[in-house]
Amino acid sequence: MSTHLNKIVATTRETVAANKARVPVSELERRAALHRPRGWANALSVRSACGPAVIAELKKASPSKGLIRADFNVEHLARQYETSGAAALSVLTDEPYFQGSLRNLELASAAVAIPCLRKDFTIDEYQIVEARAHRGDAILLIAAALTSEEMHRFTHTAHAIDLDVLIEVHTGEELDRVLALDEAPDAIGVNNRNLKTFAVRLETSLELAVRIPADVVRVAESGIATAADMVRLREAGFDAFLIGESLMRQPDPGAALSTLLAEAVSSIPVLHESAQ
Ligand SMILES: O=P(O)(O)OC[C@@H](O)[C@@H](O)c1c[nH]c2ccccc12
Repeated sequence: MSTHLNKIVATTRETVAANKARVPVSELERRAALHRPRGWANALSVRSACGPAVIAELKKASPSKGLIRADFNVEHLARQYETSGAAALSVLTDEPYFQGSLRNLELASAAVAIPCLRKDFTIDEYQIVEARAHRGDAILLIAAALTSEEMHRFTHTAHAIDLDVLIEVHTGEELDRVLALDEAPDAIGVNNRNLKTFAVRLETSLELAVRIPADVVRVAESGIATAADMVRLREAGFDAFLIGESLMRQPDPGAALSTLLAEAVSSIPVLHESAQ
């Protein structure tokens, strides 16, 4: 079956092979030793106890939408998101499809105190050390692209070097596989965008929410644009919201995030009370 996801994964294998030939693991380890990861999942659970925890994503382009934002100063955007109340960042590092880079991850992460997720298609341990070397605090694993054995092995590798793990699911069957893992991820995300077809349905998150245990950070991903979306997802049980495109398209993404957070706080009764 040829799907968008299969195509991206095939390209990623080539990129990883090229990077491995260029930069030895020992060099990555040397760079990784220069800084300590900040707890990504912990930052989200701390924030979600007193307000909506937004993971703001630096996303210049995507395979489904093409160029999303031309004006893309990574450090400036990262700082704006931090000052506007993002609990954490997500930085795309895939170059061919998302116009991201490891350099973007490094620049964004160095510019802020909030922790950063390396957003990419992890299919090899090498990428996990690479994430750590470029100041990532967490990695993404996509259940649809990995076997259970790979999810387990990659989660273990990441934890061994102090990185948090977000595993992304899109169906109940994928969620079953994640819940059966011996080593649990720190966060489970439900992607509303089907990576095989690119169709977006907020209901995907709403349907799967009840099945995610409360001891992991529950993240709703993709297609979130309004405070009303966040309220619905929060009521369904989500702790955190991963938002890319709807903020990236605004002339001032930081100001747009501030407005969104203010609206969400005033419309989620329990948050409203704790914010008083
Ligand atoms: O731009 P959106 O619709 O707000 O979505 C953000 C994020 O969820 C999305 O970029 C994403 C979720 N999972 C992924 C996996 C790979 C690449 C990208 C993604």
